[in-house]
Amino acid sequence: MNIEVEDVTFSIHDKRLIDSISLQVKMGELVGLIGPNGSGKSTLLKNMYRVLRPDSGLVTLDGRDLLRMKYKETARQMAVVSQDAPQTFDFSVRDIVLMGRHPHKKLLEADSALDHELVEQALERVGMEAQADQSFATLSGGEKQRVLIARALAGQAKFLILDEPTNHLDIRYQLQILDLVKTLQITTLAALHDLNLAAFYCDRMYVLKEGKVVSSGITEDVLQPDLLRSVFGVETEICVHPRTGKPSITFLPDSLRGGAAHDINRTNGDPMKYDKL
Ligand SMILES: Nc1ncnc2c1ncn2[C@@H]1O[C@H](COP(=O)(O)OP(=O)(O)OP(=O)(O)O)[C@@H](O)[C@H]1O
Repeated sequence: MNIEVEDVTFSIHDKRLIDSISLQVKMGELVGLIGPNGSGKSTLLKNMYRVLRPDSGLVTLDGRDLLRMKYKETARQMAVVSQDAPQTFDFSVRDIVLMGRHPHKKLLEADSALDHELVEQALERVGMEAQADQSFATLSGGEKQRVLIARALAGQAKFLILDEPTNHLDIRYQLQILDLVKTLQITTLAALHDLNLAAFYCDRMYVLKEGKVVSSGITEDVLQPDLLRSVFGVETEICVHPRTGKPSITFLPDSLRGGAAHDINRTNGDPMKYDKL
């Protein structure tokens, strides 16, 4: 599944929240959407998953105009996991995952053996099979997110939208969720706040500021101190981490901008050298 956003613009009450944004996610990629609070990440994603309708521009899934698709068809093609797990009545984990099959069914059609098989497989893939009968409401935040990803898997969605899926989760769950998404190799667009996590997991990224894309490309090229200064207003040191081979960002508080920051600069970004200074 390839998804393409072409020149999408969206306003509310004459305030332009999304300004001529174009982006592309190719099959199997995990693409990050980063930007400060209020830069338009969620609004853009909502324009993609049809909670909002663009004023102009086009969103296509494998070349097909999303706005011309039936909602049910859209729900078969894409799944959304957002930062806020839904408040549900007393559904079991299995019931929630089974909901992922609804777009594939006619009204009042009974659940089939295939539906149940896909649900059990999805629960296994996210490691939640042991909690299948537990009430969804009683799960931890990380477990809820894993169940929502299982729901997307059971629905056999080809495109996954993650809207800050790891917010409020402790670091272990953050890693677990993104590891899971990465190993699934579903085409994914993810709005992420943690730049080090984005640096590690994303193949490419788009940077938003005031509703516009101000930079895009492969993660290593995009994450540069100048860009982070102009977009987020922070000073950073960035080096390639010797274990991960990915950019590792250190944020420098104002108090360090003069002295220690200067020392780190002398390492030429090599953290191993920093130990020896
Ligand atoms: N219904 C609305 N009416 C007016 N303004 C809105 C509405 N929805 C969003 N906005 C504004 O649009 C801008 C972009 O919001 P959005 O939630 O897309 O940002 P974001 O990048 O996802 O932010 P965050 O990182 O804080 O989640 C914000 O300034 C927000 O106040």
